Amino acid sequence: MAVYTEVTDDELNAFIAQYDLGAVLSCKGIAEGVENSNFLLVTERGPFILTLYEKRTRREDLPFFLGLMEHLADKGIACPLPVQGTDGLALRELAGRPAVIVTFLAGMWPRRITPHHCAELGTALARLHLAVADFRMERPNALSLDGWKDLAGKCAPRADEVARDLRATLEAELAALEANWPAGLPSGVIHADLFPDNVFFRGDGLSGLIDFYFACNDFLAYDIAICMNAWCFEVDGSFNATKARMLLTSYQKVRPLSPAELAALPWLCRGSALRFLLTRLYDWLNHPPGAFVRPKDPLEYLRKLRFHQTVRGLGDYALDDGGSYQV
Ligand SMILES: Nc1ncnc2c1ncn2[C@@H]1O[C@H](COP(=O)(O)OP(=O)(O)OP(=O)(O)O)[C@@H](O)[C@H]1O
Ligand SMILES: N[C@@H](CCO)C(=O)O
Repeated sequence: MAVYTEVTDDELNAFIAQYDLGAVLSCKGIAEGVENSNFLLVTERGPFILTLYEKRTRREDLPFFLGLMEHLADKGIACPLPVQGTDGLALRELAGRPAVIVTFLAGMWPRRITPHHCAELGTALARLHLAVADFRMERPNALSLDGWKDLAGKCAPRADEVARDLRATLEAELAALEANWPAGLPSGVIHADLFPDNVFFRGDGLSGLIDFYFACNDFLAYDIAICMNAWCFEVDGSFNATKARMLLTSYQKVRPLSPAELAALPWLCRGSALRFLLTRLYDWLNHPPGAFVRPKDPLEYLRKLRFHQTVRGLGDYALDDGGSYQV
Protein backbone atom coordinates (compact mmCIF):
# COMPACT_ATOMS: atom_id res chain seq x y z
CA MET A 1 0.00 0.00 0.00
CA ALA A 2 1.11 3.55 -0.51
CA VAL A 3 2.51 4.26 2.90
CA TYR A 4 6.26 4.43 2.49
CA THR A 5 6.87 6.45 5.64
CA GLU A 6 5.40 5.49 8.99
CA VAL A 7 4.46 8.21 11.48
CA THR A 8 4.54 7.61 15.25
CA ASP A 9 1.73 8.87 17.50
CA ASP A 10 4.10 11.33 19.16
CA GLU A 11 5.23 12.74 15.81
CA LEU A 12 1.63 13.05 14.64
CA ASN A 13 0.38 14.75 17.80
CA ALA A 14 3.26 17.26 17.74
CA PHE A 15 2.52 17.92 14.06
CA ILE A 16 -1.23 18.46 14.55
CA ALA A 17 -0.57 20.80 17.48
CA GLN A 18 0.66 23.30 14.85
CA TYR A 19 -2.88 23.52 13.37
CA ASP A 20 -6.24 24.63 14.64
CA LEU A 21 -7.78 21.23 13.93
CA GLY A 22 -8.46 19.94 17.42
CA ALA A 23 -7.26 16.53 18.55
CA VAL A 24 -6.57 13.55 16.29
CA LEU A 25 -9.39 11.00 16.39
CA SER A 26 -7.84 8.56 13.91
CA CYS A 27 -5.17 8.37 11.23
CA LYS A 28 -5.15 5.47 8.79
CA GLY A 29 -2.83 4.73 5.87
CA ILE A 30 -4.54 4.78 2.45
CA ALA A 31 -3.80 1.74 0.30
CA GLU A 32 -4.36 3.46 -3.07
CA GLY A 33 -1.80 5.47 -4.99
CA VAL A 34 1.81 4.69 -5.78
CA GLU A 35 3.69 7.96 -5.47
CA ASN A 36 3.30 9.45 -1.99
CA SER A 37 2.29 8.29 1.49
CA ASN A 38 -1.32 9.25 2.17
CA PHE A 39 -3.32 9.02 5.39
CA LEU A 40 -6.98 9.60 6.12
CA LEU A 41 -6.71 11.87 9.13
CA VAL A 42 -9.82 12.49 11.23
CA THR A 43 -9.61 15.27 13.77
CA GLU A 44 -12.21 17.02 15.90
CA ARG A 45 -12.77 19.32 12.85
CA GLY A 46 -13.56 16.44 10.46
CA PRO A 47 -11.72 14.35 7.84
CA PHE A 48 -8.54 15.52 6.07
CA ILE A 49 -5.81 13.96 3.93
CA LEU A 50 -2.27 13.96 5.27
CA THR A 51 0.34 13.52 2.53
CA LEU A 52 4.05 12.84 3.02
CA TYR A 53 5.90 13.48 -0.23
CA GLU A 54 8.16 10.68 -1.43
CA LYS A 55 10.75 10.01 -4.14
CA ARG A 56 9.37 11.61 -7.32
CA THR A 57 7.86 14.72 -5.80
CA ARG A 58 10.69 17.24 -5.42
CA ARG A 59 10.55 19.54 -2.42
CA GLU A 60 11.28 22.62 -4.55
CA ASP A 61 8.17 21.90 -6.66
CA LEU A 62 5.78 21.82 -3.70
CA PRO A 63 5.06 25.60 -3.60
CA PHE A 64 3.95 25.29 -7.26
CA PHE A 65 1.60 22.36 -6.52
CA LEU A 66 0.15 23.94 -3.38
CA GLY A 67 -0.19 27.35 -5.06
CA LEU A 68 -1.96 25.67 -7.98
CA MET A 69 -4.53 23.94 -5.73
CA GLU A 70 -5.19 27.24 -3.96
CA HIS A 71 -5.58 29.03 -7.30
CA LEU A 72 -7.96 26.38 -8.67
CA ALA A 73 -10.07 26.23 -5.52
CA ASP A 74 -10.31 30.03 -5.70
CA LYS A 75 -11.62 29.70 -9.28
CA GLY A 76 -14.32 27.28 -8.18
CA ILE A 77 -12.64 24.06 -9.35
CA ALA A 78 -13.40 21.31 -6.83
CA CYS A 79 -9.99 20.15 -5.64
CA PRO A 80 -8.21 19.67 -2.31
CA LEU A 81 -7.15 22.85 -0.54
CA PRO A 82 -3.93 22.92 1.51
CA VAL A 83 -4.68 23.58 5.18
CA GLN A 84 -2.56 26.22 6.89
CA GLY A 85 -1.19 25.89 10.40
CA THR A 86 -1.67 28.61 13.01
CA ASP A 87 1.56 30.16 11.64
CA GLY A 88 -0.03 30.54 8.18
CA LEU A 89 2.16 27.83 6.63
CA ALA A 90 0.81 24.76 4.82
CA LEU A 91 4.08 23.04 3.95
CA ARG A 92 6.04 21.58 6.84
CA GLU A 93 7.97 18.44 7.77
CA LEU A 94 6.86 15.15 9.35
CA ALA A 95 8.89 11.97 9.92
CA GLY A 96 11.70 13.43 7.81
CA ARG A 97 9.47 14.06 4.76
CA PRO A 98 7.85 17.23 3.45
CA ALA A 99 4.22 17.00 4.56
CA VAL A 100 0.92 18.78 3.98
CA ILE A 101 -2.66 18.42 5.19
CA VAL A 102 -5.29 19.01 2.50
CA THR A 103 -9.08 19.13 2.69
CA PHE A 104 -10.99 15.90 2.12
CA LEU A 105 -12.93 15.60 -1.12
CA ALA A 106 -16.09 13.47 -1.03
CA GLY A 107 -16.69 11.06 -3.88
CA MET A 108 -15.40 7.85 -5.45
CA TRP A 109 -13.31 7.33 -8.54
CA PRO A 110 -15.07 5.28 -11.23
CA ARG A 111 -14.02 1.62 -11.43
CA ARG A 112 -15.91 0.97 -14.67
CA ILE A 113 -15.57 3.87 -17.10
CA THR A 114 -18.61 4.82 -19.16
CA PRO A 115 -18.87 7.35 -22.01
CA HIS A 116 -20.75 9.59 -19.56
CA HIS A 117 -17.72 9.69 -17.25
CA CYS A 118 -15.61 10.75 -20.25
CA ALA A 119 -18.04 13.56 -21.03
CA GLU A 120 -17.86 14.83 -17.44
CA LEU A 121 -14.08 14.55 -17.58
CA GLY A 122 -13.88 16.61 -20.80
CA THR A 123 -15.86 19.46 -19.25
CA ALA A 124 -13.76 19.44 -16.06
CA LEU A 125 -10.47 19.31 -17.99
CA ALA A 126 -11.41 22.26 -20.19
CA ARG A 127 -12.53 24.26 -17.14
CA LEU A 128 -9.22 23.47 -15.49
CA HIS A 129 -7.34 24.73 -18.57
CA LEU A 130 -9.30 27.98 -18.55
CA ALA A 131 -8.89 28.40 -14.79
CA VAL A 132 -5.08 28.28 -14.94
CA ALA A 133 -4.80 31.00 -17.58
CA ASP A 134 -3.88 33.59 -14.93
CA PHE A 135 -1.85 31.32 -12.62
CA ARG A 136 1.54 32.98 -12.54
CA MET A 137 3.85 30.21 -11.30
CA GLU A 138 5.57 27.93 -13.80
CA ARG A 139 7.02 24.45 -13.73
CA PRO A 140 8.53 22.98 -16.91
CA ASN A 141 7.46 19.42 -17.69
CA ALA A 142 10.33 17.24 -16.46
CA LEU A 143 8.63 14.25 -18.10
CA SER A 144 8.70 15.45 -21.70
CA LEU A 145 11.21 14.54 -24.46
CA ASP A 146 14.41 15.08 -22.42
CA GLY A 147 12.96 13.30 -19.40
CA TRP A 148 11.83 10.38 -21.59
CA LYS A 149 15.34 10.06 -23.04
CA ASP A 150 16.81 10.02 -19.58
CA LEU A 151 14.40 7.32 -18.37
CA ALA A 152 14.83 5.26 -21.54
CA GLY A 153 18.62 5.38 -21.07
CA LYS A 154 18.28 4.18 -17.47
CA CYS A 155 15.92 1.34 -18.49
CA ALA A 156 17.77 0.33 -21.68
CA PRO A 157 20.14 -2.31 -20.25
CA ARG A 158 17.23 -4.37 -18.81
CA ALA A 159 14.29 -3.34 -21.02
CA ASP A 160 14.34 -6.57 -23.05
CA GLU A 161 13.70 -8.53 -19.84
CA VAL A 162 10.19 -7.03 -19.88
CA ALA A 163 9.28 -7.38 -23.57
CA ARG A 164 11.12 -8.64 -26.60
CA ASP A 165 13.01 -5.86 -28.44
CA LEU A 166 11.67 -3.26 -26.05
CA ARG A 167 14.98 -1.40 -25.98
CA ALA A 168 14.97 -0.99 -29.77
CA THR A 169 11.26 -0.03 -29.71
CA LEU A 170 11.96 2.70 -27.17
CA GLU A 171 14.91 4.08 -29.14
CA ALA A 172 12.96 4.13 -32.42
CA GLU A 173 9.94 5.76 -30.77
CA LEU A 174 12.05 8.44 -29.13
CA ALA A 175 13.61 9.29 -32.50
CA ALA A 176 10.19 9.44 -34.16
CA LEU A 177 8.78 11.63 -31.41
CA GLU A 178 11.76 13.95 -31.53
CA ALA A 179 11.28 14.42 -35.28
CA ASN A 180 7.50 14.95 -35.07
CA TRP A 181 6.78 16.52 -31.68
CA PRO A 182 4.47 19.50 -32.27
CA ALA A 183 5.58 23.09 -31.65
CA GLY A 184 3.68 26.27 -30.89
CA LEU A 185 0.42 24.76 -29.63
CA PRO A 186 -1.55 26.64 -26.93
CA SER A 187 0.22 26.00 -23.63
CA GLY A 188 -0.49 26.43 -19.96
CA VAL A 189 -0.58 24.47 -16.75
CA ILE A 190 -1.77 20.90 -17.28
CA HIS A 191 -2.70 18.26 -14.70
CA ALA A 192 -0.56 15.66 -16.53
CA ASP A 193 -1.85 12.62 -14.56
CA LEU A 194 -5.63 12.81 -14.81
CA PHE A 195 -6.28 9.07 -14.62
CA PRO A 196 -9.64 7.72 -13.38
CA ASP A 197 -8.23 7.29 -9.85
CA ASN A 198 -7.68 11.04 -9.69
CA VAL A 199 -11.23 12.01 -10.65
CA PHE A 200 -14.04 11.68 -8.11
CA PHE A 201 -17.74 11.29 -8.85
CA ARG A 202 -20.81 11.50 -6.62
CA GLY A 203 -23.60 9.68 -8.39
CA ASP A 204 -23.38 10.66 -12.05
CA GLY A 205 -21.69 13.99 -11.48
CA LEU A 206 -17.98 14.71 -11.31
CA SER A 207 -17.28 15.98 -7.81
CA GLY A 208 -13.59 16.88 -7.92
CA LEU A 209 -10.03 16.37 -9.11
CA ILE A 210 -7.08 15.31 -6.96
CA ASP A 211 -3.35 14.59 -7.18
CA PHE A 212 -1.79 17.64 -8.81
CA TYR A 213 1.76 16.41 -8.17
CA PHE A 214 2.72 16.04 -11.83
CA ALA A 215 1.13 19.35 -12.88
CA CYS A 216 3.42 21.39 -15.11
CA ASN A 217 3.50 23.74 -18.10
CA ASP A 218 3.00 22.03 -21.45
CA PHE A 219 0.62 21.92 -24.40
CA LEU A 220 -2.98 21.90 -23.17
CA ALA A 221 -3.84 19.29 -25.80
CA TYR A 222 -1.22 16.96 -24.29
CA ASP A 223 -3.49 16.72 -21.21
CA ILE A 224 -6.28 15.50 -23.51
CA ALA A 225 -3.94 12.90 -25.00
CA ILE A 226 -3.09 11.66 -21.48
CA CYS A 227 -6.82 11.33 -20.76
CA MET A 228 -7.52 9.57 -24.08
CA ASN A 229 -4.95 6.96 -23.10
CA ALA A 230 -6.12 6.60 -19.52
CA TRP A 231 -9.90 6.66 -20.11
CA CYS A 232 -10.65 5.54 -23.69
CA PHE A 233 -9.15 2.05 -23.90
CA GLU A 234 -10.97 -1.10 -22.84
CA VAL A 235 -9.39 -3.84 -20.72
CA ASP A 236 -8.99 -5.95 -23.86
CA GLY A 237 -6.74 -3.20 -25.26
CA SER A 238 -9.22 -1.84 -27.84
CA PHE A 239 -9.67 1.90 -28.32
CA ASN A 240 -13.21 3.12 -27.59
CA ALA A 241 -13.96 5.91 -30.06
CA THR A 242 -17.29 6.71 -28.38
CA LYS A 243 -15.51 7.54 -25.13
CA ALA A 244 -12.96 9.67 -26.97
CA ARG A 245 -15.75 11.52 -28.79
CA MET A 246 -17.52 12.24 -25.52
CA LEU A 247 -14.29 13.52 -24.02
CA LEU A 248 -13.46 15.77 -26.98
CA THR A 249 -17.00 17.02 -27.55
CA SER A 250 -17.58 18.10 -23.98
CA TYR A 251 -14.07 19.58 -23.74
CA GLN A 252 -14.71 21.65 -26.86
CA LYS A 253 -18.00 23.01 -25.57
CA VAL A 254 -15.91 24.82 -22.95
CA ARG A 255 -12.62 25.32 -24.81
CA PRO A 256 -12.69 24.70 -28.58
CA LEU A 257 -9.53 23.11 -29.96
CA SER A 258 -7.69 24.70 -32.89
CA PRO A 259 -7.16 22.66 -36.09
CA ALA A 260 -3.45 22.46 -35.16
CA GLU A 261 -4.28 20.97 -31.74
CA LEU A 262 -6.61 18.39 -33.28
CA ALA A 263 -4.06 17.46 -35.95
CA ALA A 264 -1.38 17.02 -33.27
CA LEU A 265 -3.40 14.56 -31.17
CA PRO A 266 -1.95 11.35 -32.67
CA TRP A 267 1.62 12.44 -31.84
CA LEU A 268 0.58 13.73 -28.44
CA CYS A 269 -1.07 10.36 -27.73
CA ARG A 270 2.14 8.56 -28.76
CA GLY A 271 4.19 10.81 -26.49
CA SER A 272 1.82 10.29 -23.61
CA ALA A 273 1.84 6.51 -24.12
CA LEU A 274 5.64 6.52 -24.10
CA ARG A 275 5.73 8.70 -20.97
CA PHE A 276 3.64 6.26 -18.90
CA LEU A 277 5.35 3.25 -20.46
CA LEU A 278 8.71 4.64 -19.33
CA THR A 279 7.78 5.64 -15.77
CA ARG A 280 6.06 2.28 -15.26
CA LEU A 281 9.00 0.42 -16.79
CA TYR A 282 11.44 2.28 -14.57
CA ASP A 283 9.36 1.45 -11.47
CA TRP A 284 8.94 -2.16 -12.63
CA LEU A 285 12.71 -2.60 -12.93
CA ASN A 286 13.58 -0.66 -9.78
CA HIS A 287 10.95 -1.40 -7.13
CA PRO A 288 12.50 -2.76 -3.95
CA PRO A 289 11.80 -6.46 -3.32
CA GLY A 290 9.14 -6.87 -0.65
CA ALA A 291 7.73 -3.36 -1.19
CA PHE A 292 4.01 -3.14 -0.49
CA VAL A 293 3.27 -1.14 -3.62
CA ARG A 294 2.66 -3.25 -6.69
CA PRO A 295 4.17 -1.48 -9.69
CA LYS A 296 1.77 -0.74 -12.54
CA ASP A 297 1.98 -2.77 -15.73
CA PRO A 298 4.27 -1.11 -18.31
CA LEU A 299 3.02 -3.41 -21.09
CA GLU A 300 -0.45 -1.85 -20.93
CA TYR A 301 1.18 1.32 -22.23
CA LEU A 302 3.32 -0.54 -24.78
CA ARG A 303 0.07 -1.85 -26.28
CA LYS A 304 -1.42 1.66 -26.32
CA LEU A 305 1.73 3.00 -27.96
CA ARG A 306 1.56 0.30 -30.63
CA PHE A 307 -2.04 1.25 -31.35
CA HIS A 308 -1.16 4.93 -31.80
CA GLN A 309 1.77 4.00 -34.05
CA THR A 310 -0.80 2.69 -36.57
CA VAL A 311 -2.76 5.96 -36.56
CA ARG A 312 -2.18 8.32 -39.48
CA GLY A 313 -4.80 10.93 -38.63
CA LEU A 314 -7.91 11.60 -36.56
CA GLY A 315 -9.90 9.42 -38.97
CA ASP A 316 -8.11 6.36 -37.58
CA TYR A 317 -9.59 7.19 -34.18
CA ALA A 318 -12.98 7.67 -35.89
CA LEU A 319 -12.58 11.30 -34.85
CA ASP A 320 -12.14 12.84 -38.31
CA ASP A 321 -14.86 15.39 -37.56
CA GLY A 322 -12.63 16.61 -34.70
CA GLY A 323 -14.91 15.09 -32.12
CA SER A 324 -17.69 17.54 -32.96
CA TYR A 325 -20.19 14.72 -32.55
CA GLN A 326 -23.24 15.94 -30.68
CA VAL A 327 -23.67 14.30 -27.30
N1 LIG B 1 -8.23 15.27 -0.98
C1 LIG B 1 -8.61 14.00 -0.96
N2 LIG B 1 -9.86 13.69 -0.56
C2 LIG B 1 -10.26 12.39 -0.48
N3 LIG B 1 -9.47 11.34 -0.75
C3 LIG B 1 -8.22 11.59 -1.15
C4 LIG B 1 -7.71 12.93 -1.30
N4 LIG B 1 -6.43 12.86 -1.70
C5 LIG B 1 -6.14 11.56 -1.82
N5 LIG B 1 -7.20 10.79 -1.48
C6 LIG B 1 -7.24 9.32 -1.44
O1 LIG B 1 -5.91 8.83 -1.45
C7 LIG B 1 -5.69 8.03 -2.62
C8 LIG B 1 -4.27 8.28 -3.13
O2 LIG B 1 -4.10 9.66 -3.40
P1 LIG B 1 -3.20 10.17 -4.62
O3 LIG B 1 -3.80 9.72 -5.91
O4 LIG B 1 -2.98 11.63 -4.44
O5 LIG B 1 -1.86 9.38 -4.28
P2 LIG B 1 -0.58 9.16 -5.15
O6 LIG B 1 0.32 8.26 -4.38
O7 LIG B 1 -0.05 10.48 -5.60
O8 LIG B 1 -1.25 8.32 -6.32
P3 LIG B 1 -1.02 8.15 -7.89
O9 LIG B 1 -0.57 6.77 -7.99
O10 LIG B 1 -2.42 8.36 -8.47
O11 LIG B 1 -0.06 9.22 -8.32
C9 LIG B 1 -6.78 8.42 -3.57
O12 LIG B 1 -7.12 7.39 -4.48
C10 LIG B 1 -7.93 8.73 -2.63
O13 LIG B 1 -8.55 7.52 -2.24
N1 LIG C 1 -1.06 7.43 -13.20
C1 LIG C 1 0.26 6.81 -13.22
C2 LIG C 1 0.76 6.51 -11.85
C3 LIG C 1 0.85 7.71 -10.94
O1 LIG C 1 1.83 8.57 -11.32
C4 LIG C 1 0.21 5.50 -14.00
O2 LIG C 1 -0.88 4.93 -14.10
O3 LIG C 1 1.25 5.06 -14.46
